[in-house]
Amino acid sequence: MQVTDFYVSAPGKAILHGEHAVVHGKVALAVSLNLRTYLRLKATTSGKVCINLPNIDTFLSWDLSQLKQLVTYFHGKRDEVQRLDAELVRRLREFIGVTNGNLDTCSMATLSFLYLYLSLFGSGELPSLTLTVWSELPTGAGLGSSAAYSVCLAAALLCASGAIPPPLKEWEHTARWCQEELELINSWAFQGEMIIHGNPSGVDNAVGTWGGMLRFLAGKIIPLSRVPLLRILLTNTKVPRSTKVLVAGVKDKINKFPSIMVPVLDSVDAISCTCEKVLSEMTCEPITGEHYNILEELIDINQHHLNVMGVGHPALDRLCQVTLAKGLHSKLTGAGGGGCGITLLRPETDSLIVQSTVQELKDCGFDCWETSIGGPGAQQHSAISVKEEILEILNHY
Ligand SMILES: Nc1ncnc2c1ncn2[C@@H]1O[C@H](COP(=O)(O)OP(=O)(O)OP(=O)(O)O)[C@@H](O)[C@H]1O
Ligand SMILES: C[C@@](O)(CCO)CC(=O)[O-]
Ligand SMILES: [Mg+2]
Repeated sequence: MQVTDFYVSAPGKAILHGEHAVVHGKVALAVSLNLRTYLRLKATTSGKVCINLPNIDTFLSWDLSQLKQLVTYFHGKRDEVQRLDAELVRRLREFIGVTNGNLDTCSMATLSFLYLYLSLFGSGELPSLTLTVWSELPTGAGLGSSAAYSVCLAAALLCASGAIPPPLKEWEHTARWCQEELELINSWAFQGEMIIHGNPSGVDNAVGTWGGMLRFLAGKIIPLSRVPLLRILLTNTKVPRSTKVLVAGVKDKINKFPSIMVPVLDSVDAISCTCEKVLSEMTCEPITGEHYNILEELIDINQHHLNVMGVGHPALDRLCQVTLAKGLHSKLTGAGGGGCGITLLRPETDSLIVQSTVQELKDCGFDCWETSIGGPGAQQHSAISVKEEILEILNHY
């Protein structure tokens, strides 16, 4: 093991426009949140690999001798990220006792951990370690919890295997990897996402890796460095949903009605491009009410399109109605089907309006809070730079 005890974190994300369409090669605009997932990796001498995932009530451990049997055939190279190794996935499913195609929360998280651990260490000595993850993000609610988890796993395991160095200097509190190392983290995180999602576009893990706001098109990531400060309200309807199931549903609909659905995807693409243009104008000319009017109309149109794709939910309709009654515009974010929505706040939106909207949404049984966007991507932390309450959880195991 190259490093023995360290902390990494990665942010969640909100998609402004382009969810689902991005899986089919269209543009998405996404931004990191100030809510993060934290991971502690500790080298041990117990001869075991332990994972503690308190958010999803999962605490597991395996003897190294059990795990070694899974890699007898394995000859992969950790710096060559290929497609998912179907044989390894098949063995792992058998190992953790998943017989049907559908994975529950615990199996998905376990499978993606074991896949990355064995892929990165399988060609040498398997290290004994304990890994603990805690997230500020709601799990499975559209804010990229799976990607933040996969990015943390990839960063920590790549560091532990020596494929990338730990960037933190003795005197620093947080540090980030260089571009080439981030690309490697991102590509391994994508493998984790493939296990959880089935057919991810890669936008969520890209935001989790690089942070900030970015434009994503067919795997090409363009960071948008000049963006206006946006005020956004996040609402979690708390309706559970699975990204994997929703993405598969949209694919079925496109296959069934291609001539109807393809124009919808093209329209979402045009919405993302128009939004990007307006955001860029807002950074180089005085911001006017008209800029916000356009952003609001784009949100409304996209929300209708997402309903057409079949990823709406009555709770999300309720969010849109409650906010519209206050003159505010909302859309679902992420995979939809429940989960979270975003509401755009104009700079002049009165704080009393915001407060009463938040209260009404809470009265609907939703969680609701104003969020700041654009947090840093994957980073390594000194223990002192991890919030005390999170450190306590990570060090508890
Ligand atoms: N803190 C965590 N600890 C362990 N596993 C997690 C954690 N957060 C997410 N996961 C894994 O990710 C899965 C949720 O992923 P899913 O893609 O369905 O939702 P999401 O990523 O929150 O939303 P979206 O993909 O729409 O942004 C969980 O079932 C679990 O397997
Ligand atoms: C629904 C989706 O477009 C976004 C999930 O946050 C899926 C993906 O891009 O992988
Ligand atoms: Mg996800």
